[in-house]
Amino acid sequence: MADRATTFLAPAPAHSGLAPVPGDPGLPYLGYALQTIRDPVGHYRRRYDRHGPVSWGNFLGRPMVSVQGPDAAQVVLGNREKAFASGPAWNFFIGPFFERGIMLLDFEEHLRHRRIMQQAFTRDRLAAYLRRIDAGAGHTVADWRPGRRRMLPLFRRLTLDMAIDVFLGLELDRRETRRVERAFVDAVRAGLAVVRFPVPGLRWSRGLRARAALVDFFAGHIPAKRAQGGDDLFSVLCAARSEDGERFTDADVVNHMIFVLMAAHDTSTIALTTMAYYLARHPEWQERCREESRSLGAGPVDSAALESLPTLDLVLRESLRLCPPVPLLPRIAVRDTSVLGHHIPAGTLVSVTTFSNHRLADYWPDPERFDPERFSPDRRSAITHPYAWFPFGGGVHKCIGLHFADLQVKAVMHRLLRAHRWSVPAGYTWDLDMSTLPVPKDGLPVTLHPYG
Ligand code: HEM
Repeated sequence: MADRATTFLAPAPAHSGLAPVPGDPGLPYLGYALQTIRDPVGHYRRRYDRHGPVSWGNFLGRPMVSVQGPDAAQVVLGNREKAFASGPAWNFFIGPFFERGIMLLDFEEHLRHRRIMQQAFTRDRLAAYLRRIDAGAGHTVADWRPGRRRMLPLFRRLTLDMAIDVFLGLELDRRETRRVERAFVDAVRAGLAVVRFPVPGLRWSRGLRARAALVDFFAGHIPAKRAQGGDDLFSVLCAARSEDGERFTDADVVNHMIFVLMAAHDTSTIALTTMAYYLARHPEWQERCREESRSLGAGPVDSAALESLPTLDLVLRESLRLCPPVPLLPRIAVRDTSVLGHHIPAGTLVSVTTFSNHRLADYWPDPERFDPERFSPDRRSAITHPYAWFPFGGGVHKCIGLHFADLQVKAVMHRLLRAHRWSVPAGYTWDLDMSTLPVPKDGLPVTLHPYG
């Protein structure tokens, strides 16, 4: 496409010393949505080269400023001046489907809810969740049939089954499990629908139906959860109290459960699929990881045991660098503000793009290369900026489940490495569908060979 003329988002206030944000609107209505979906890395790299770290383009009918590079990411996510809100921005993408999830709350209210929710992610709680995860992963992974298998749906089912066990603590039959799974997929997919109003049969309207089904599902189980207690996340959220004694209402519990399940399910699935992809393409790394898992033995794992798998840790970090499961973190400026000397008017949608940040050559030598050693103790010191690598975000909305995710992904991978070898044909590279969160279009077909 021919270069469009540079235009400016809005004039900077006189005598402010600020510059206007450069860019151009792109196509009518769509703006740069298609480029963002088809080739986010290429698209944002071209924009960075042309306009620098702060630029604008339209996105599904409204202007969106994209900030790139760790300094700009730190200004927006660190949000020291409380100039950016998460709720109204995420609301644009997923609001009707994940209403009042914690990421959609801001400032004082967010802090209040986060303090209560934090009770579900203490060290002791995580240890209890890990025991359940490890037991489930061990059986499921060992039962995967050898031969040609698509890893994305296998991981998706596994993480959903785990979520139902660890988060819900409910015995669901197969049909109900699949119904919940379908509702989640529909709700998540609706977020990036191009047609953003309900037309029967299209994504938006399926998303709304899915939300209603999930509300009924969770609300129906609350009385029993409040009465019985338990160590699953659902029971913990029903019982949790902040230090000041505050607790969640029934509506809060429903909203947070729907949101947390979504936040946990797809992101961990993508992290696992990405690791499986790179380990299939780099069998020498797969072998290194397997050696450590073999040394650890077949017994149950706790967090200390998982810490004794340093190679797996390097592979996880590098996988999250190359394919961060949440590729774009949106915010709305709640008042006039600035990013790296650029004027951002109140009401502007601003997005921090993890995908392109993680591949900036200024911060990552040979950025396209799978090189887990860049995170090794010897070389880690070269990663100097706290926002050079931020797959879990930053600031007050930083992922509350990051330790959970770390334990879950490593426990599953440890079991998989002990049960199977897997491979892809020479020269295979995946093609990512970026229309919601990044997933391989073909589901990542591999050949599983039983091991041991
Ligand atoms: C590899 C897996 C994961 C990745 C890469 C990931 C990534 C992220 C990111 C980037 C954010 C911040 C979004 C923003 O600032 O706009 C976030 C927030 C969040 N994540 Fe995760 N996440 C993962 C797993 C999980 C898991 C397993 C859970 C729950 C058990 C979880 C629960 C949440 C919640 C509740 C928030 C919102 C926090 C808040 O707004 O205060 N995530 N996650």
